[in-house]
Amino acid sequence: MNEALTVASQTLAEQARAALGQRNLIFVGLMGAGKSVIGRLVAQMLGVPFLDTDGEIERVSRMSITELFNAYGETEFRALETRVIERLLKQGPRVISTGGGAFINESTRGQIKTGGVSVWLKADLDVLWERVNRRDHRPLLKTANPKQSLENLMTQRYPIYAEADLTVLSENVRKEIVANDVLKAVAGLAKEGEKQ
Ligand SMILES: Nc1ncnc2c1ncn2[C@@H]1O[C@H](COP(=O)(O)OP(=O)(O)OP(=O)(O)O)[C@@H](O)[C@H]1O
Ligand SMILES: O=C(O)C1=C[C@@H](O)[C@@H](O)[C@H](O)C1
Ligand SMILES: [Mg+2]
Repeated sequence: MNEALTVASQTLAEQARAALGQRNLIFVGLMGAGKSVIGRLVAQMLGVPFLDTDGEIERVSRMSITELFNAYGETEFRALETRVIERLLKQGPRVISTGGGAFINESTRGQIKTGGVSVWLKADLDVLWERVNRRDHRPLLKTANPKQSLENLMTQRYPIYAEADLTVLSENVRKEIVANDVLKAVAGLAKEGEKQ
């Protein structure tokens, strides 16, 4: 990060931290949107603990997401995801990055809505594809035409992600820029509150 951006984002981080209070900040969005990398960066900037639900699921089950899908199927994975997220949300403030399907599950979405401030990292198909295409560990993309599968998920899921409290574009720019945009959106919550 260059120095000017660092100085500017320090003040911004303080504003965002104050706006968040004791609430959690929960990242939602499609695979490759940057929930894990941007979430970790934002947590560092805010000075609050970071947790990634996929990572936490893998830790408690001692299995990879792929192994879980293969052994128990998506339904069992979702049930585990709901339980893990419910537990992680109990103690704020934290930054929590969720798996791509978490907010789509009605019960998990309800927990997230009451458990803190949700932020949708929104990206277009080409950006997502360029990012997820580098690795092949995502079970829902192990199909004959993974780019088409990703596009289908966008069509199904974008109206639901849009229910998040905040939306931040995750474009092909440096991670620090996206993280800074998240801080701006969170800091803006306090200003919204002042207007009412
Ligand atoms: N702004 C960015 N610039 C460059 N690379 C990025 C950016 N955002 C994310 N990436 C890269 O894209 C890939 C996917 O990001 P990440 O794992 O954070 O996505 P995710 O939303 O957590 O996906 P999943 O739902 O599968 O967990 C990573 O390799 C990450 O480094
Ligand atoms: O979009 C999804 O449904 C998923 C995204 C990943 O983060 C993992 O949680 C899993 O691969 C499912
Ligand atoms: Mg992730």
